[in-house]
Amino acid sequence: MSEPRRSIATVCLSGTLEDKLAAAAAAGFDGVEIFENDLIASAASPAEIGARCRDLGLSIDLYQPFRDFEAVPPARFRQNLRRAERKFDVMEQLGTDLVLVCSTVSPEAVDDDELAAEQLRALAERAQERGMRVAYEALAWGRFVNTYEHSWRIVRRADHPALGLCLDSFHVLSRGGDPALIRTIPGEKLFYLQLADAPQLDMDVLQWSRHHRLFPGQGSFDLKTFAGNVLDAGYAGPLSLEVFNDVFRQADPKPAAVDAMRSLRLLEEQLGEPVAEPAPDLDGYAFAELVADPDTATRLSEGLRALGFAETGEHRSKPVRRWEQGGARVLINTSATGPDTAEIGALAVESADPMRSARRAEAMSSPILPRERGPQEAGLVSVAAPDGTGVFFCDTGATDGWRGDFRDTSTPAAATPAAGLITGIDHVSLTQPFDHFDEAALFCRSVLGLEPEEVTEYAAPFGMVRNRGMVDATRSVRIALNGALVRRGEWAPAVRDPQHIAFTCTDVLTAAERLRESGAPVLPIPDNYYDDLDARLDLDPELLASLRRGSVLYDRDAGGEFLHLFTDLFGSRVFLELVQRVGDYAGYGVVNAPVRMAAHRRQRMTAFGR
Ligand SMILES: O=C(O)c1ccc(O)c(O)c1
Ligand SMILES: [Mg+2]
Repeated sequence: MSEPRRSIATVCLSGTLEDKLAAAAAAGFDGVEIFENDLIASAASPAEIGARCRDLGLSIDLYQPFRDFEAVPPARFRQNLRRAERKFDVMEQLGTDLVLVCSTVSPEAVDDDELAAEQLRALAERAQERGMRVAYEALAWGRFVNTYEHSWRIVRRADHPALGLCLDSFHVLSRGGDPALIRTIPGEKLFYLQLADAPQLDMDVLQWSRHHRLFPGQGSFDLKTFAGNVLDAGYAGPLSLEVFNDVFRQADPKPAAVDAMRSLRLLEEQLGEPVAEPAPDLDGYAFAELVADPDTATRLSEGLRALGFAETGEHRSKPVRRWEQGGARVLINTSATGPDTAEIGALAVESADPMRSARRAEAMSSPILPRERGPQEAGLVSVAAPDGTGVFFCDTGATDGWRGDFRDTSTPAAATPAAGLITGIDHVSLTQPFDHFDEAALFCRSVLGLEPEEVTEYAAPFGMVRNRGMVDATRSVRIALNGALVRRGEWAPAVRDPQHIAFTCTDVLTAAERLRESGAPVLPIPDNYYDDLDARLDLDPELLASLRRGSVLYDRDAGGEFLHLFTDLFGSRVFLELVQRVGDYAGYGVVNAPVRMAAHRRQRMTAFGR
C-alpha cells in the first residue's frame, strides 16, 4: 500500500466552513469532504471555496450528502434529477467530481431494487456527461437499503462506470455487519471510504450515528479489519474521516483536527504502514512535576515530608526542588503565581529509547516542546498532552540523565514515621477538560503506546464522571483519565478538575497508622462509608476497624484487593494518594471516588467557609 491520502469531512469539525478548512489544512490533511450545510451557510461562492481549498493545499474529495434520490415515482424522479443538476453546478465550481448519494429514507420511495438501480443509472449517466461520478452509500437506517451488500447489489445491477459505492465503517459495523464480503467487490467500484469509530452503545442506530461517532481508535469498532478489507479489495481513494459527534461539533477545530490526524496515523500503523517508529518500552515513572505558588509549594513540601519523602536536590537553573522516597520522585516547581495554585505540570516516563519516543511523538502529530536549557543540563525531550500536561521521555540511568540537572541537597532525611513505605508512582490521575477526554486517550495510545482499559462511568456528587485507565504492556505506567459526561455547569463547588499522584505503598494500613500519629493531612472518610463496606463485603472486623481508624478506603475485584488513602487538597485541585494493590487488582478504586469527592468538598468548606 502506498501512502494513502488523508481526508476529513467538514462535519467532523466545529465552526464555519472557513474555520473547518483552515483547521483541516493546518493539521496536515490532503483533502476534505464538504458537507452541504457548511457550504450553504457560507457567504463565499462555491468557486471561492474551491479556490480557498486549493490555496490551502486541500482537494475536495467529495460533496455530500445528496439525499432521497432513488426508487421514487416518475414526477419526483424528474424533480430529483433537476436537483442533482443544480448540485453538479455547485460541484463544478467547487472543483470536485464525486457526489455522495445516501440510501433513501423517503416515505415516497418504494421497495424496488430494479427501479432504484434504473434511477441511479440515469443519475450516473448525467454525472458522467459532466465528468462526475456518484458514490452510493447504504445508511444503517436506510428505508430499504441499509447494508453495504444491498447497496452493492443495486450498484451492480445499475452497471454504470460513473456509479460506485461509498463504504462507511459506521453503517456496516453498527449493525454488526460482516466486512469480509467487501473483499469480493472490485476495487474500481469502491469510490469512497468513510471511517468512523464508536463506543458500543445499545441504542437507536441513527441517534448513535449522529451524536456518538468517534475518531478511529477512540471507540470499540474493529476498523483495522474493516479498512484492511477495503484496501485489499483494491480501493485506492482517500482514507476519510466522517465523525458526527456532539462534543467535536463544539470543540476548538484546530486541536480536534490534529486529533483526527493522529487517529488516522494510528489506524494506518495498525494496517501495516510505517507511519512512525514503534513506541519504545516504558519502565515506570521517572518523576511527576507539581507546579505551585510558593505558599502552596511549602504546604506540598510539608505534605510530602509527612508521607516520608526527603528533599534530595535543587535544580541548577529553575525554581524546582526534587523530593524522593524509594522509586517515587516528585519535583516541586514554585513558578506558579498563586494563590492556592498547584497542578501537575508534567509527567516523566522511563523510555527504553527517549529519542525514539520523541520521533514517534512527532510522527503522531505531537510536536516536541521547545525548552530552555542551562549549561550542564540534560537534553530532555517532552511533548504536550491535549490537556497541556507535559510528558517527558527519560533515561534516568543515563550518565547525562535528568538527575544531573539537580544539585544534590541530600540532607539526612528527617525521621518521618511513614518513611520507607512508599516505593514508586502507581498512577497519575488527570481530569480532562470536557472537550478533550477521547483526545487524551488517543494521545496516550498513539504517542505513548499505552493501551486503553475499560471505561467506567459513575455518579458523583457534582455530576456523572467517566474514568478510563491507560496502561503500558508491563503495567509500569498507568494514567487514569477522568472527565465529566456533560459539560460542567456554573454550579461548581468543591474541586474543579482534580489531579493527583498515587504512590505505591507496601502497607497502607501501617502508613495510615503512622500518619495519624504524626498528624499528617490525611483526608477523613466518614463512618457511613465503613458501615456500607461492612454491609457489602462482610470484611474481617479487625480489618474493617483498621480501615475506619486510618481513613483507608477499600475495593476488590476478581484479581485482588486495593487499599488506598488520600491526603487533603494542596491548592484548589491537587492531592496525593497512597495505594496498595494486593494480588492482581487492576482498577483505581473508582467505586470510592464519590466518597472522596464529598470529603474534599467538606475540607474546602472548612478551610474557606464556602
Ligand atoms: O446522518 C446522515 O444523514 C449521514 C449523511 C451522510 C453520511 O455519509 C452519513 O454516513 C450519514
Ligand atoms: Mg457516511
